[in-house]
Amino acid sequence: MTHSLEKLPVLCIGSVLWDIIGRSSSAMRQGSDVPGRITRVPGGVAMNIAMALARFDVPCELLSAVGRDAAGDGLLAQARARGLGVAHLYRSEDLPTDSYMAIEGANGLIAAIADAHSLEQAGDKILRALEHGPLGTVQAPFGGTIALDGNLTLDLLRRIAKSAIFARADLRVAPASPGKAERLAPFFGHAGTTFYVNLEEAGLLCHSGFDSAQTAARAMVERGATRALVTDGGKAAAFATADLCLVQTPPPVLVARVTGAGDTFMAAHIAAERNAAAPDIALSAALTAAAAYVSGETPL
Ligand SMILES: Nc1ncnc2c1ncn2[C@@H]1O[C@H](COP(=O)(O)OP(=O)(O)OP(=O)(O)O)[C@@H](O)[C@H]1O
Ligand SMILES: O=c1[nH]cc([C@@H]2O[C@H](CO)[C@@H](O)[C@H]2O)c(=O)[nH]1
Repeated sequence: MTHSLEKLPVLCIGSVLWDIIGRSSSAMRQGSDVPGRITRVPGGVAMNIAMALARFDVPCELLSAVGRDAAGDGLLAQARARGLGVAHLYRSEDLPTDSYMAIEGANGLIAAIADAHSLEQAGDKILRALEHGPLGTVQAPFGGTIALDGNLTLDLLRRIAKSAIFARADLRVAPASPGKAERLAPFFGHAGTTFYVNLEEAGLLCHSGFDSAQTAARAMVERGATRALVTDGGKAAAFATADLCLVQTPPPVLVARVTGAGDTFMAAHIAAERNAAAPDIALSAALTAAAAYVSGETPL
């Protein structure tokens, strides 16, 4: 690699897809058929993290699978417009671009379906630039920061946790949904990994239930996390390592939106640490940025 460490882009590995979201101001239940709005926006956890990193002026490269179809071309255009690197995306001839569909009523998320089959089928093809260059090789693995999401299959995540091509990386992992949280278990015991989870996901990963982020972050470390950040909406969040546990509360704000809060928190924390912020400063920067995001202050 010719880059110096601070110049390396953050690699965002995982889902890059279209989110199709139906929203209604009515309270909804199974079988509801109500007026509302339907939007199509770029999504997938890796894409969300990359878009949030770009808002903090952190350069990133997407590693994912995107079809050679109109949906894929559209996603690439959206990524390029935000300055995200797409040169190493795997464009499949035969797999369609993935998508996610959610229904949100006045009473919150009613249901969602994530169709990430193409990413799952592409498997380790999405990692070619990390194995055969130019981002890294087995002999000279990538030494920068990697944000990895839990949309990859458990088998591939297990292989990544043991792989030489990830051995020098500063690995930041985030679950894709509570249903996929346990896919991140292979990173317990992995020295280079930082977990970013909410309270529910920490409970799923630790096979327990927690009533505070502090207890959850300590339990994540007990379970084998080298570093764990646990958020809990408007309540206190925690950062724990083997010899440290910091607890801070986000500034109170009026909540205008919540989806994307976790990705904003993670991106702001990565950006702060990239600027060599101390642990307490990085945590407070992340909490403040995510609170501003949920209050609607941050443009999308
Ligand atoms: N009600 C709130 N008031 C202030 N800050 C909030 C609130 N909700 C979320 N935040 C900010 O966002 C961070 C992450 O929130 P949360 O724990 O809800 O993440 P998440 O469940 O991963 O979010 P999502 O899945 O919706 O993106 C919090 O630590 C906080 O900084
Ligand atoms: O299984 C998944 N569920 C949800 C997401 C993404 O998370 C966001 C919603 O929380 C949304 O952008 C969706 O694509 C995903 O990538 N995989």
